[in-house]
Amino acid sequence: MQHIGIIGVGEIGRAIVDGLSDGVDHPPRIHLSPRGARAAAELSARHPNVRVCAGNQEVVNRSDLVIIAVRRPDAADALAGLRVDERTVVVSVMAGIALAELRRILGPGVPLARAIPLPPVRERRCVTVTYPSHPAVDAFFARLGQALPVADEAAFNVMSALTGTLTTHYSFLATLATWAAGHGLDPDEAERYVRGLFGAAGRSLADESRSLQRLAADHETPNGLNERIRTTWFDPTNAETLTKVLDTVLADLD
Ligand SMILES: NC(=O)C1=CN([C@@H]2O[C@H](COP(=O)(O)OP(=O)(O)OC[C@H]3O[C@@H](n4cnc5c(N)ncnc54)[C@H](OP(=O)(O)O)[C@@H]3O)[C@@H](O)[C@H]2O)C=CC1
Repeated sequence: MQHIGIIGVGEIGRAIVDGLSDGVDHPPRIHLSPRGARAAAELSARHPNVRVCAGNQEVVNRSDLVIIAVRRPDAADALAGLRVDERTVVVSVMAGIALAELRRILGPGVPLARAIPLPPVRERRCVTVTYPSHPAVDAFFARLGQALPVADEAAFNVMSALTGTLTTHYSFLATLATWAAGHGLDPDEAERYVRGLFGAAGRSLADESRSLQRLAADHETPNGLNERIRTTWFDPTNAETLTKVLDTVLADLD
């Protein structure tokens, strides 16, 4: 796969370009759509393997694999009228647009897949969920970390809903740092400590011999600080609110 197209050069499109190019000996040729002109120009100036096309059709014409990374409301406008032949694989990273809908827009016969890349693609450390499994698509995301093909679109949507919890996690950490600063800690020091604390907790997730429930139990002393905060704040009502909003998000994705 030597020619990669990207339609939608925003946050995730840029991360993919950097992941494919930064410090890579033989990066693929990358063809960018012209919208988001400033970002596209910056990428093509920084990476010799990247060029900006005159339009979305040119991106398709020049590419073996095309990533569609526009926002959901822009999808129809970005894809309408595009002619894609069956030698080009189209990968949508757009949340909430089903394969059937993409097929309706692009027409039958186009090899299609969906994927959920996240910003760590930039460091080639992302586990990217894909569906349906396609050798070229899975090999592509393996270059950016690891591909995780799932069995059906329902499973894909569940994974997609899970990714919607990430900013809640960061906001939780920001609230902890703000609280600490409110009690007199230097704000930078408070943030550094929270980052270190949860960075280490994140690394312990790599140990798959312990379940998530086990990890929680292992970090808790009976009647200790952790148990007190968990049972007071993350109580059954809070947990139920979280699972309910996940259900609502999933219903919108299905
Ligand atoms: N951000 C993330 O971490 C992730 C995002 N996604 C999905 O990727 C998609 C893009 O998200 P994100 O990168 O955050 O969004 P951004 O808003 O950062 O980028 C979207 C880009 O699409 C461009 N665009 C809009 N219309 C067209 C068009 N007709 N043709 C070509 N380009 C167009 C915009 O250009 P302009 O600025 O000119 O409007 C903009 O550069 C979404 O569907 C999202 O669900 C998936 C996984 C992770």
